[in-house]
Amino acid sequence: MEQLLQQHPDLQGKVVLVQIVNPARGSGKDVQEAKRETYLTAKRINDVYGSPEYEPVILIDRPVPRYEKTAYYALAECCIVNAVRDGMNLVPYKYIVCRQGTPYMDKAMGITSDSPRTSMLVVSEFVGCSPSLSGAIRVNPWDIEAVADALNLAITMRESEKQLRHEKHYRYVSTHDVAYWARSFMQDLERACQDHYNKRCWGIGFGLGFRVVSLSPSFRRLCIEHIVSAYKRTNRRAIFLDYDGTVVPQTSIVKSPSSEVISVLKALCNDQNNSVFIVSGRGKNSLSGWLDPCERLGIAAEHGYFMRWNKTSEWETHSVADDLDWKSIVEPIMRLYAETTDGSSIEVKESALVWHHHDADPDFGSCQAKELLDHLENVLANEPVVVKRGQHIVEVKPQGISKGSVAEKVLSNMVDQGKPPDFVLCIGDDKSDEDMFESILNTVSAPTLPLAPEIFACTVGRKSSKAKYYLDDTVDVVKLLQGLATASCPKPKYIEQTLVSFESII
Ligand SMILES: O=P(O)(O)OC[C@H]1O[C@H](O[C@H]2O[C@H](CO)[C@@H](O)[C@H](O)[C@H]2O)[C@H](O)[C@@H](O)[C@@H]1O
Repeated sequence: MEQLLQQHPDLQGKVVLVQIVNPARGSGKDVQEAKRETYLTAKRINDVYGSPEYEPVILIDRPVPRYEKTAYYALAECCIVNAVRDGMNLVPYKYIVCRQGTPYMDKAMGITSDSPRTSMLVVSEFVGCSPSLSGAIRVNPWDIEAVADALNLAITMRESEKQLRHEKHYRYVSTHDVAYWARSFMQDLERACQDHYNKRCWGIGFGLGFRVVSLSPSFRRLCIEHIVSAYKRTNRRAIFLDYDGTVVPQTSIVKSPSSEVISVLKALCNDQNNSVFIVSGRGKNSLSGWLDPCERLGIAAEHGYFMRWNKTSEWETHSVADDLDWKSIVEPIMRLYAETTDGSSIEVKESALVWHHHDADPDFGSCQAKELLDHLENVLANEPVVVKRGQHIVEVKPQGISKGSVAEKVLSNMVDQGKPPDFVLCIGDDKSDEDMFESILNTVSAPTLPLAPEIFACTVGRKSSKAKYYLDDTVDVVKLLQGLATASCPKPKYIEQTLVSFESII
């Protein structure tokens, strides 16, 4: 009010704020302090802007009966609810209803039933009801200049617009009554519980990371015997493996693959019936260095921005992503979050930028990651990019580049070569791997395939996923791959015997 009278001196003598001080629910020191400050502020405003005939702020600090409040609401040209923190707050709704009036109230106010109605609302954006009132003027209560401008606008707006706003308000309030709220609450509850009895619930994680996930009963562990038998029945196989969290543990400090992983990949690649690909978000140099011994292995780096079919073939670069100008928008924003989040850092890839918070405080890191994701999505709405969360990362990469497109490319290449896949295995732990699952699941229904292949989409860790199968960790993944490699190239009998006798000697 002080700001309003200061910014708009023409309103002095014309506008009065009736501040109804509802009795506080508590009686602590802070309540007394707030009361004292309210009185002092009101006095200050009245001393500066008032006169013997004009009191700009009227404080009503006593229990006010409903009929009296109704009278105030019915008379007020504008209602301001400007809490910095609140629940739903029904005052704006009550004000609208009172401004609509009743025949009895009209009579008391000396107006006819066809008199136009208005209701002007200035509401804080932090009040629960504010999004529902499309005719209200929404403000940030901390921005007092904007609040003063909003009040001025509310008072000085053309009558016809005030009426239109009231119509909107009243239509909403009269159609969204208590019965409506109860009905929609019940509907939401029913919808949320719909599949409840068809799903199994699992408690996953510890401490603050604990969560309950409900999974469909068809989601099951990928059993080695089951997949090995399908593997043996087939001879045009596509195998897609994610890197971090799939063949190398997320928690491992050493990021290069173990000798076990290298040898199982080599064995799988050596089977002429297999097309094996590592599909990763990592850069091409690290991947090609680490996987150097696997000559026949295909690698898709940076989610498929780079791809090579085997060690001797050239890297192919995805053509979709020529425009990388967005990097200059993203980098300063990520730098801001890196500076304010201790332990976080930025990774610059050829096609993407990644903000890492693996080494930051876990809770603060994930809160910052959520905020950064939101921030980037807003700023980049018109750019040809996608913003994604991964394991302790927020990544911005070009649209059209995804692990799904890698799977699509490999599978259609097999079809073009007259070797349509009859077995597809895809394992990954991350959100970016969900694109691969989706893409290979779509191939089942593709008309280009003469016969539907055996599909094994498998996520690492029990969580909600498009994959039908799960394995618990990278140890299980390697065991499963070893099972397949053995089926490709069974060990000669005498080696097995030697091994048994050697082990028994130990
Ligand atoms: O597709 P993936 O093989 O799963 O790779 C995804 C990301 O891997 C890398 O990040 C991961 O390792 C980091 C440590 O080296 C760790 O800090 C982070 O939390 C992990 O997500 C890589 O740096 C990213 O560019 C990849 O997108």
